[in-house]
Amino acid sequence: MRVVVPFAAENPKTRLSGVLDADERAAFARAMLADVLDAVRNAGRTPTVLATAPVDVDASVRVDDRSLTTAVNAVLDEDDGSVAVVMADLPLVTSAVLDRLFDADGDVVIAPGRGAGTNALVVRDDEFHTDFHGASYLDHREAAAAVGAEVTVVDSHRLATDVDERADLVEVLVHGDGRAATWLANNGVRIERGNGRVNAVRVDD
Ligand SMILES: Nc1nc2c(ncn2[C@@H]2O[C@H](COP(=O)(O)OP(=O)(O)OP(=O)(O)O)[C@@H](O)[C@H]2O)c(=O)[nH]1
Ligand SMILES: C[C@H](OP(=O)(O)O)C(=O)O
Repeated sequence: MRVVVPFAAENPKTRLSGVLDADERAAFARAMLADVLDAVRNAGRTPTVLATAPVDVDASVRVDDRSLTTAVNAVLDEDDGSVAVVMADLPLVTSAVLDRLFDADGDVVIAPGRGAGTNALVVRDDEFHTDFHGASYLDHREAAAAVGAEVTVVDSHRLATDVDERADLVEVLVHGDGRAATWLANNGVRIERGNGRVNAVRVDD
């Protein structure tokens, strides 16, 4: 099975601008990517990074500067077998949860993200195409139905946790033990408990 890891190499994670500056977002995105690549390898697969620009990483890199949807669909179109797509902003993923994803039956296997997104997919149907952003989980279910593809959903906290916003950093600090969690700790991001809420704050906030 081909495993591709899409990665926005330039100006990533803009929704974290309120807590990390541009250089920090780039470094944190790279740490999350490294965690994902480690998990894919530990699941016995060889990942390919599908990046918007060249990136110096310990994996093969395919550069495609088109939109995420167009770039992923190009990979699907040139592969007759099954293709897995695992996003690069899933720092809680483990080989065990990826095994569940890769081994699940179904023409299209979807791991939803919070907020109706799609964090990972396995595609075994030649006619199915992706449509990321917005309510992509719902859109992907509809796209599968339209081509008669059977859908399996993988229900997993670790796969559902994509890191987009400050609140998502809490999940990394609480549940993560990889490079992304270490990067946050080393850069003064920690959890703060107060008023019955848990927030991610910078030490210098
Ligand atoms: N190849 C490729 N990957 C992308 C593209 N846009 C986003 N990604 C990756 O797809 C995944 C989900 O994207 P987003 O959550 O929107 O990540 P992002 O673009 O870094 O974050 P924001 O700037 O906050 O939207 C992450 O792994 C990104 O690195 C793109 O245009 N091409
Ligand atoms: C890739 C995209 O991620 P988001 O921008 O919603 O985090 C999606 O889930 O379709």
